[in-house]
Order: sequence, then structure tokens, then C-alpha cells
Amino acid sequence: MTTLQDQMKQAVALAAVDQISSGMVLGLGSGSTAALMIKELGARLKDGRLKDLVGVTTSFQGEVLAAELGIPLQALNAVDRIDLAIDGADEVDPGFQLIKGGGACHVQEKLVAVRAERFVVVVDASKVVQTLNLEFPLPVEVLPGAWRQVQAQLNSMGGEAQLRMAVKKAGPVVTDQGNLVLDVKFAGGINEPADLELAINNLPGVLENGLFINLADQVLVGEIIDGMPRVRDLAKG
Ligand SMILES: O=C(CO)[C@H](O)[C@H](O)COP(=O)(O)O
Repeated sequence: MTTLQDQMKQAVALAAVDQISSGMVLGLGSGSTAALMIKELGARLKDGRLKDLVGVTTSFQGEVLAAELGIPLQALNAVDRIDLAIDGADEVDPGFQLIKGGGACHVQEKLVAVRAERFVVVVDASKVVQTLNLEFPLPVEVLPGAWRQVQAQLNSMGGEAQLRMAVKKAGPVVTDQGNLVLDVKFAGGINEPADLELAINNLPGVLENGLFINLADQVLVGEIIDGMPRVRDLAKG
């Protein structure tokens, strides 16, 4: 059965694909909303509405999906530009700062977002918040041999860091890079996201954290208005 959230995700994914033109090099995000976008892209390539595209994926998930749909792919190292990247997010604040990494893909997602000429974020209405991290924990990718040390340091910075555990596997989630993820909650949320992004990435053993600062150019929000799915172009606060 399709939930209202599924309808919002579908609507916003389609709106994002409308921004794609033939000939572009595209950053392809990860997660369920990005997957809907990739599926629509595959459909438009198949029926000829779009052509001559190259995708740069941000996860094993995206790589498998794009390959199944026949979307031509290149590695990040092989492309000289990314025209447009489209990706989901776990939280978006009024200044377009993001928390990402709910799917543990934020290392590659940030590499692609930083590289993109334009970075469009696609979310359903539940992801728009006033203050980051009141609800969604901040993902931090760490080297396996350093997770307890980094956990202690994050806790001494005022966080409460928990190792992310796998669901259909005993033990922790292992990222596409072979690392682990600490999910961190800060009491009162994150008030200075730009400073915190740098402070966390400065801890030895940290690969990357899920704060995406000053990267999003546009945020499209899927909503249900009068029972119908709609897309709002979020105004930056
Ligand atoms: O950052 C991500 C994966 O690392 C996703 O983009 C984020 O978790 C949102 O996912 P979804 O569209 O399934 O809600």
C-alpha cells in the first residue's frame, strides 16, 4: 500500500528529474527518495526523453539500481565535472543546512555534493525542521579500530554517541567503505552546525560526518495538500 509519505517522495523525485537535461553529468544520491529519482531517470532514458547522461553514484545501493536501469555510470575520479546532484536528506533547517547519512552513505554523498555545480535536495515534509538534531541523530563515519575513542570524544563534546547496529546481521552497520557509524544526539539540538561539522571532522579516526553545510542550492519538499501530492520549492530563511 502506498503511504502519504511515499506519495510525497514520489512527487518530489519527479520534480527533481524535471531539472535534468540531456548531456548532463549527474550525481545520483542514496536513500528511498533518491532511488525514486533514479528510477524515473532510468524510465526517461529508456523512452528517449533524456539521452547522453552519465551518472556518478554515491553508494552501492545507487550503483546496483543504476546498473539495473541501464544508466551509464562513471567513477568520481573519472569525471571532470558534475552538473547537477540530486539527493535526499534526513533533516533540513531554514538555512538549508542538512543532516544526511541515515543510510550511512554520507561520505560519498558529500564528495558528490561538494563537486556538483548545483545540488538539489529532495525531501518529504517530515524532514523540514527548525533546529537540526532534535529528532534525527547525526551520523559520523569512523574507522573500526577507533570507534570507542571517537565515541568518548563525541560524548565529551556534549553528545551521546551510539554505535549503529545492523538489522539483518549480528553486529554493527558496516559502510560501503568498510567503516562503522556513530549516531550522535546533542541535547538541545545543533545550534552551530558549521562549527560542529569542522570540530567533529577534526577528531582522529573520523572519516566524515553527516552535516552538509552551505551545499544545498535548492530544497524541494513533497507535501500533501487537500489530499493531493504537491511540491514546494522551499524558500531559504
Ligand atoms: O543521506 C541519506 C543516505 O545516507 C539519505 O539521503 C537520507 O537518509 C534520506 O533518505 P530517505 O529518502 O530514504 O528518507
